Amino acid sequence: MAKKKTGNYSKRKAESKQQLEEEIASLSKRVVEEAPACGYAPPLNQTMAFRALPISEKTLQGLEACKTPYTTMTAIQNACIPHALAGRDILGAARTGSGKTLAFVVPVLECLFRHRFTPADGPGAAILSPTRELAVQIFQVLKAAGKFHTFSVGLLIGGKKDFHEEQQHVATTNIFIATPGRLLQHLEQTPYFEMSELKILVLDEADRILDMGFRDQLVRILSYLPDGPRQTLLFSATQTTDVSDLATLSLRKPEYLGVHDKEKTSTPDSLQQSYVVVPLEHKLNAIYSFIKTHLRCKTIIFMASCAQVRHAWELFCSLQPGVPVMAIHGKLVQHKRTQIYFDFLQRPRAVLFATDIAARGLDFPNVDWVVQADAPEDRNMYIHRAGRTARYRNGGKSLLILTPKEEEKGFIEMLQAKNSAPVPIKKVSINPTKTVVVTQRAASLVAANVDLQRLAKKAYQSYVSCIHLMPSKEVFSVQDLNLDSFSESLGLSSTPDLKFLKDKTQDREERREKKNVNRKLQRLKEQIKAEKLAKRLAKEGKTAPETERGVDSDSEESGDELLVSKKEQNWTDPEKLNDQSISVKLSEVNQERKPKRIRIDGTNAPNKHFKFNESGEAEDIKGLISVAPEESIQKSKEDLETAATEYMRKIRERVVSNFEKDKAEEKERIRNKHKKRKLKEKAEKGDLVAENGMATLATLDDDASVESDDSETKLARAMSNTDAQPSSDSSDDEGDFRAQEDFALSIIRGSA
Ligand SMILES: Nc1ncnc2c1ncn2[C@@H]1O[C@H](COP(=O)(O)OP(=O)(O)OP(=O)(O)O)[C@@H](O)[C@H]1O
Repeated sequence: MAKKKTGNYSKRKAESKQQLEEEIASLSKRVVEEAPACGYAPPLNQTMAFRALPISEKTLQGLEACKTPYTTMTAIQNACIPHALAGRDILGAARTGSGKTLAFVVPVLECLFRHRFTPADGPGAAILSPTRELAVQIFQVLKAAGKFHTFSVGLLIGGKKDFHEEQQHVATTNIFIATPGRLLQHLEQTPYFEMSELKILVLDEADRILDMGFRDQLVRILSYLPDGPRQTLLFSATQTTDVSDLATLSLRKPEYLGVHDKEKTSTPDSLQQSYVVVPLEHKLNAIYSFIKTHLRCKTIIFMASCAQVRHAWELFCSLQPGVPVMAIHGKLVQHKRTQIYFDFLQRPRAVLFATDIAARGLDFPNVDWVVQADAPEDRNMYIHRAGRTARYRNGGKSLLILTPKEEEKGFIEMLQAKNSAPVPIKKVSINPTKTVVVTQRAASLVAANVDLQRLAKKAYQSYVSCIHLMPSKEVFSVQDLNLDSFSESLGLSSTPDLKFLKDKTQDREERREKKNVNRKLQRLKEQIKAEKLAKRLAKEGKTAPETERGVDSDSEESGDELLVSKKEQNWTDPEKLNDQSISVKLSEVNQERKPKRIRIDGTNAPNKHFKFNESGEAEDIKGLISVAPEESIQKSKEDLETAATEYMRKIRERVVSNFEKDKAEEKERIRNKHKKRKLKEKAEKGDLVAENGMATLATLDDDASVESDDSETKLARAMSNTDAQPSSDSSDDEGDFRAQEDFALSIIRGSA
């Protein structure tokens, strides 16, 4: 009986093997026969089914079993997949949200399928992403589309957690989705891990991976890849065609497929774009007014730095606008970042404050609005940020907030690149009747909360620093900023110091350079520390520990009435602005929930309003106003203005009187922080001495740009049954520094 069972099993296995071989043979033949001529690009409006392609049944079933079944190809998929199946190198460019992910996921699956890869064959494909969140997203698409294949897939996205565990599995992983730093770390540190059989390399957001932040890491990764034929696919909405970039990758006669190059615009047709001009000191008012008038929307608000996002989130949570407010930036601990990413993904309406870690590639469904509260550094960043809405066939709106100087100095002209299609953006104005001024409330909150005060100060400093470091000197200049009013608008009682501005000898480039080198020195230190720790733990047979780093309901306003083309908010006339703020407080804006009243003493305790008559009896102010003559209304308005001035005076007094106390608290906080750090270092030093100063090479975190962070990593094995962890990152590198780094490491290892 058992013999019969074994016999049946062997028979079935032989049959399925034969079927597989037949399918591969037939597909290989079709791929050659149906390959488009080199240089061929199909018409943009041609619709083709995935079933018409020479691809495996397993991939087709996977595509059809996705949450939204994929049956018909998008333009970029139709253009790229046939060339990619034929083994050609590709430079794919298409507008944001046009389906570039599947345009490389399908060829990756098919390439490994036709090469008969199994986990025993090790790495066959690597997909590089500049951010951790994007890597997670690609991983999910690959997991869904490759559901019926049996390849093993690994998500390598940086951080120290699980590195040791990952090391056990990388050699039997077929497809990596990785951030460059983490992949490099494995290539350099994991024994017996090599990629000599790699068949296909993909760079998503290729222009980002090829820029200075990642280039050095990429070059080092490439040195581990086979010299022989390797297929390379590059994708981005803002594709590079720079010859030196392509030379870095040694592309073989790449097919350039820019499917939207001949279109009238560089951005999706369904994306409505506008910009408003708002003085820097009124930006928070404009953002708050926007949120209040779009309570039923899902909105992403981009800001220039982590500190600004942290400050805005903290402040807006306290202001309770009536919609869930979230924030994502590189300084968040990884599990929090993961949680926020998935939370925002699922919410039908919410506001997400974000840095540029969320600007590229992320496919949050149903985002109605993207607000660029701080101007992006360049055209490409503008396109990627705005592209978080209006994805695939959906509509979406984007609003850019510019300061008067940024507009005057030609930011909008900068968006229109010479050799690319225009970015259609129209100017709108803020409707004065829909504006809510929150400056005083912000000041009150900052005065009452020392943490918020610290955040406001950091937000101020980091914003000015970002402007100082902007690549376009023609448009951005710190000299154009009214620093005192900006600081005041953040609720700060005095304008914080900006050391870098005083140092006139250092120009912007030097500072940028210095910032990078310092960051690298920091990284080197961390690397050495982690190297030692990992070695010690390896000795003890342990894995490295995770790095420790750390609605109120409201009615909705009438949507886009805030943004108008005629009525203009007069931000520059303080008198008018005060009038407006008062009129708003008197409920001209039709909100069910009135703005919170704040008492003259700066507290939020509920008010009771009485007016005393001549005989000294208290009367209800509401009743009084309803019967009072015109002069009396005028008088109460004047009273309100006097009250507002008085209020500001009290706030100022309170801040001054609390100054010493806050200063002492802050000192104590910093002292404790240093104490903790020293204790920790001491403890570590003790450990390291105990192991005779031996060191192990440690984490090279992916880090590009302003962001820095730590995070956990998950290695997901086999297409099913894996949990994904997002995150992001970035870095910058120079040859000199690399030499110093190598030298330092060689000293530690005793090889110098
Ligand atoms: N063939 C298809 N049929 C239907 N929907 C598709 C198809 N291909 C992709 N999509 C959907 O289009 C959306 C955008 O896809 P994707 O994230 O790949 O865009 P992208 O071009 O990579 O965008 P970005 O430039 O922002 O990275 C996704 O929600 C995806 O599910």
